[in-house]
Amino acid sequence: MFHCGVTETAVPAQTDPQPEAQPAGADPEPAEQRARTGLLLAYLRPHWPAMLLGLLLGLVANAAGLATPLVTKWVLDTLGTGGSLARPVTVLLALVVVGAAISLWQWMLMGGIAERVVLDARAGVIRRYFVARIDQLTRRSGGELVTRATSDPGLLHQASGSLVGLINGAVALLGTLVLMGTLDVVLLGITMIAVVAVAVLMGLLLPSIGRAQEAAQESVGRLGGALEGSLRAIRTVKASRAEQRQATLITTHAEDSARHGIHAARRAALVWTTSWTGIQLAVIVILGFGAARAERGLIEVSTLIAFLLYAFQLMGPISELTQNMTAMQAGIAAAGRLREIEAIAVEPGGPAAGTAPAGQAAPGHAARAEPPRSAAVLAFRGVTARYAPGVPPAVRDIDLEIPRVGHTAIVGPSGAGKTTLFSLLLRFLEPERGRLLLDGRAYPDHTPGEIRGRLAYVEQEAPVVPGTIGDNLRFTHPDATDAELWAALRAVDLHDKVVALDLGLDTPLTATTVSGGERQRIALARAVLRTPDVLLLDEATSQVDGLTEAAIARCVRQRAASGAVVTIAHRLSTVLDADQIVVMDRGRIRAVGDHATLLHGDELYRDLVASLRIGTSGTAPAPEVGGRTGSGTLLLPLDRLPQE
Ligand SMILES: Nc1ncnc2c1ncn2[C@@H]1O[C@H](COP(=O)(O)OP(=O)(O)OP(=O)(O)O)[C@@H](O)[C@H]1O
Repeated sequence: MFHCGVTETAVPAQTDPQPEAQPAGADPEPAEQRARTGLLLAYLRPHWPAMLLGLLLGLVANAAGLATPLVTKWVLDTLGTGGSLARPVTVLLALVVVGAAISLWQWMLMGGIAERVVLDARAGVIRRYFVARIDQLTRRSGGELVTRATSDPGLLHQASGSLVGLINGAVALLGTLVLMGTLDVVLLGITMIAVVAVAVLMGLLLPSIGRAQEAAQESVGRLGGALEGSLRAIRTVKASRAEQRQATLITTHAEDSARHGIHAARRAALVWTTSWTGIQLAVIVILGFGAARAERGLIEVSTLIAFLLYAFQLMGPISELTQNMTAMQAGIAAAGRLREIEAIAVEPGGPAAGTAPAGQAAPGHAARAEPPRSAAVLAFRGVTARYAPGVPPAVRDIDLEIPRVGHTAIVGPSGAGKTTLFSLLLRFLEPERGRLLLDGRAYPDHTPGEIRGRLAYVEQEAPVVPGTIGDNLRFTHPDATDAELWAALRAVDLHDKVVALDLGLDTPLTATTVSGGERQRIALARAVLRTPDVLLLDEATSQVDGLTEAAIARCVRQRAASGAVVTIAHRLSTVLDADQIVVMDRGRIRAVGDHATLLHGDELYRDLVASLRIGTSGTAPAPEVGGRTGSGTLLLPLDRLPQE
């Protein structure tokens, strides 16, 4: 990467990679299908008692519905016999009222279960993201991860009631057929032909509806990824006059989703219409045959009426079965996508690893013994690390000690491995060989939360978190007082600016409302709010204003007087301030020393400084060898220099 003084976000390419995703529309393996169904059931498991109650209520409501035609027959049979109609009519009314009340209860109960299942799934995904290993998250696009937390769990809503619905539907269908059989076996035979035809049709078409829904959902995930990336890089998009191109490109994902959605809708319409028509035709045939049988005295007219009522009712359980099978397919597809998130590896030390509050040991870990003042606070011992199996190591054989007090600056060309050293220190990346030490104890003996509690980190792009200035400053230490916040703002020269704001610390902050320099200073204020043992500062490669640069330099100097500061230095002023300079090249430490020693002893370092002189001639005073610039400021990042 060639830094040109402007930090921008990469614009996403046409398609984001879909790691581990099933090709759209492909049939999952039976084992995978079982695993997905198992996961869907796992989401339902905590709600078994309520679901059993829902099932029971559904069965009672079904029984009321099934009894209705028989009681209607009772009413008809009583006609002309001189018997009282009061009892059968009362029973009929009672069945309707009780059936309706029970259905209402069941509906509310199942609705509540559905919402809780969605909530559990969503909360599970969100929690997983925050304990996941960084490399596992960064290989997916942000938008796709957001879709998996927002949209996919929504598909479990219908699916959550599908199991109960399927059992209810099956019992109702069976009950209806049995009762029809008790009324007239011949008419039942005609009904069965229609029912079997509808079942075959559903068996053929329903799976493809599920697959189309899954493919549509995957397209929505890709759309989310591409849209999020493009909006993040909106300045680059506009500056490149690529608005139309990006809009067209992202719309293809929406079109993809719509195409699969339309396919699913057409199939569903076909299933529904054909089933409905099949049953209607069966009713007409039953009416014709039944009337002939009644005319010949083979069945009573009341029996025919009751049978026809059952035939009309048949569509109820059939549509219940269809709907619930479709919902279950969608739920199983969603469970498959959620399963990929469940499979994301978490950080070492278990799910709670990253959650210990800053500065506190995670539960189960002994409080740290006070280390001797002379020992290095952090150390690398023969560390080699790579980002993925098979790719070349990003850093090799790193041996380095970070003194407990003082400023260590890391310099080197782009891609030399500077950021990787920070990733290792923060335990975003695990070494493949060698080990890191904190206070002389190996990293694996600490949880990531414990380690991060000792470090304060200022990212190069210094992103603001959603919320106010106060929220941003309190992000690491939520219990910090207002007085502490103001002191931190004073340390980075932002105090007067925030005081002048109408809402002060409560001023809402978004990435667009603050300049890059202010963002850096807010991030630095957050980092120095409570004195960290080690301040890790990835200096902005972009030009920052003189005030920001001076404020950062002063802060670094103050911290380095009593604690450890490690900077990834992109400015000569920062390097000149350092007590120890580490020169990195192609993943290795090439030299370590102070400015004067390196200037005389290391060719690459000398080249960097020499190039800086050329690059800044006429714009700033050149640094004196072994000394400091007059202003302490050279605005060109070291990465811009020609490499060896
Ligand atoms: N997430 C990643 N996945 C795979 N490879 C990576 C990843 N991040 C960095 N690398 C590779 O590791 C090597 C070191 O990268 P690193 O970001 O540490 O360099 P750097 O010195 O900080 O560069 P820069 O100053 O440009 O940020 C480079 O070859 C880079 O391509």
